[in-house]
Amino acid sequence: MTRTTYSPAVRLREVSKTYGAGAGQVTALDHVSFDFAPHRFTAVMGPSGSGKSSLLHCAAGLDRPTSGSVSIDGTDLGELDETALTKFRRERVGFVFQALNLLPTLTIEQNVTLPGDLAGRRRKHRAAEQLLARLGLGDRIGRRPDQLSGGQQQRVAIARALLADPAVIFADEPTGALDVRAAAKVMLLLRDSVSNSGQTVVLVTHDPVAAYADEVVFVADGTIVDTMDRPDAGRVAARLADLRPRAGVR
Ligand SMILES: Nc1ncnc2c1ncn2[C@@H]1O[C@H](COP(=O)(O)OP(=O)(O)OP(=O)(O)O)[C@@H](O)[C@H]1O
Repeated sequence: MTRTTYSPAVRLREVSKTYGAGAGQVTALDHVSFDFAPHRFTAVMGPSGSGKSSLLHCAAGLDRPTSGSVSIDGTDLGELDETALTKFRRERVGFVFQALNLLPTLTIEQNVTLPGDLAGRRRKHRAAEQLLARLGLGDRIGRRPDQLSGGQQQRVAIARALLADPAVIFADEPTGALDVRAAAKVMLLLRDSVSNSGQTVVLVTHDPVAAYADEVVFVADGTIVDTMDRPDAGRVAARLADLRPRAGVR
């Protein structure tokens, strides 16, 4: 698949998101404009309640912004009706979330190939087998998700996302439920998909993932307040400490 290097993988323009109405209204995103570069691993970090998940959900087309525009790989999501948006997400966007959404009654291989089957693509079973083997799950393909550890299940979710060769993979706290070693394997896999396969990854996390990301985007009070290229753990921790919400602000 040809990917241009000069246009952003995901473009947000003046994106705002409010929940509720009247006195109870919450502004989760406040006129956010940002370009997520292709073939890069971008981590989105910030204090609890700062708007990270809202940003990810709007950027991924899982939720509509209240105002502003989002485009992925040049397609303006605002121009798509719900059916077209669902099809677009299925074909062009990968998801790796903390809640795995693996189907318990299907085998590992069936879970990985299901999105392609739903999208009517030629069945990619050989490719799925090769990918699962590369991810260290070659001997598990006939098993069901509950026969795998949490870290292995998360690697299955990554395999499922990678198999579709999406324009971008969005990950929301994918390592939140894993121990340190399993989490490191998952992060390495995502890193590897960017470095070796040219994937684009946008990841929301609280974990100290600086070592894996090309760039960290810092969110506070519904806006992007800073970015850091080639981040290191110390600088990321210091920046996050600065951003902790002040008592009574939110
Ligand atoms: N469905 C909703 N209805 C009302 N308010 C919401 C809803 N979802 C999020 N919010 C509010 O919007 C703000 C941003 O929430 P969001 O979940 O995007 O933050 P976050 O940075 O991802 O937080 P965390 O790190 O705790 O998951 C918060 O004040 C939150 O309470």
